[in-house]
Amino acid sequence: MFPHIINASSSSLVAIAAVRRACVLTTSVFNNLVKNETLTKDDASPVTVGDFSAQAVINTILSRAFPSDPIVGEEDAADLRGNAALRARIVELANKALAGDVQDGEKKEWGLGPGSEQSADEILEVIDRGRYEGGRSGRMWTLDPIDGTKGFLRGEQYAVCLSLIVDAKVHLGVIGCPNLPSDLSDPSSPRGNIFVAVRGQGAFQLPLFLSPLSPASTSLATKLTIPRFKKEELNLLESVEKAHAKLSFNERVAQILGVSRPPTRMDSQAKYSALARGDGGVYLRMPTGTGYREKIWDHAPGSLLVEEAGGVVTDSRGEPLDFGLGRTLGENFGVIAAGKEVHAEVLDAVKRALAEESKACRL
Ligand SMILES: Nc1ncnc2c1ncn2[C@@H]1O[C@H](COP(=O)(O)OS(=O)(=O)O)[C@@H](OP(=O)(O)O)[C@H]1O
Ligand SMILES: [Mg+2]
Ligand SMILES: [Mg+2]
Ligand SMILES: [Mg+2]
Repeated sequence: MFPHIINASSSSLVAIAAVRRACVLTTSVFNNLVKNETLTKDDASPVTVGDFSAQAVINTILSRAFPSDPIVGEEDAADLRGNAALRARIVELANKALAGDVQDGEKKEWGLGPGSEQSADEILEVIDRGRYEGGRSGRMWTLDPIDGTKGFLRGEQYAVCLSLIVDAKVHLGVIGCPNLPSDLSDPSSPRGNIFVAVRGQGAFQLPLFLSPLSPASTSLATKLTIPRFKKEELNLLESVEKAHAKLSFNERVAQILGVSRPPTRMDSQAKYSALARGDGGVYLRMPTGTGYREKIWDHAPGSLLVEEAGGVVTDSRGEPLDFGLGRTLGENFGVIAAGKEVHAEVLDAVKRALAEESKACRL
């Protein structure tokens, strides 16, 4: 069932290969991460050698496979130009990942295999291929090389996230979740899944560390459909970081909806993946009031995954997410993702909770 999708679109084969290579890299970085391999960016958020080298690997593959496609990537190489030790480590990690043997489902022409190592300048340049400003027309990729960097550093959930956007619509979404257990209620269940959605062709979960074309992978591939939830089965999927989403607001929404199960807190777009395969039923992310604008790479692949699994994704006013406004989602305010039967009810509850809040402010 799944190879049909891979063959139908060469972009999906390239994207899956790129995300898998990056996930092997980030897993190994986590196991060997030492002090001084993490920086704090101007916005006070962390970035590690894993984020930079994963962006180098994915951008290399995309640039070789689709030389004229622009990329909107989270990271840029500015901080590395003045830090020789960090730069050397990133070059070493990226080259090790690129030079690994070419596997089934990959091509040497994508800059892979022994002898594919690049110079330090080439690695910095390829990281900076991610500086595209975005826009409403044509093809572009979004890349979040490690989404949920804080989760990554804690050894919890994070995701390697890639999407292809054409004329502001997400056409392909690939999310690698190295630490996501196959059964959320059983933390000892096998970890490592990759989620793939192609517009109009469905959403799928595959084992991350097997070639997507191998019979073993094909036999384990599952098509994802969000089930119809009864009220007592729902629970909210939400951020771990209090600075990223207004968790007290979620509590009130859960109360209005009559949801009694405690929320599931998880870093990164693993929340969209979990929702798409039937966990939780609702992902709610409300702004904290700092004026932060959501980034397109934090939502593009996840939103397509949920829609292709039969769900609905809007902002908190019921508007579609607009991926054509540049690197951010612009005026979109919050995110509600849920199965189609539940979404309208959650939107009503959000509107009610917002009205209560503004009434309380006026008093
Ligand atoms: N203030 C604020 N508000 C909303 N979102 C923010 C904010 N600051 C950062 N970010 C982005 O949140 C991304 C992490 O995803 P999550 O919030 O879903 O996961 S977490 O549980 O909070 O870690 C995180 O992605 P990564 O930087 O890739 O980790 C950020 O892009
Ligand atoms: Mg970040
Ligand atoms: Mg992110
Ligand atoms: Mg990131």
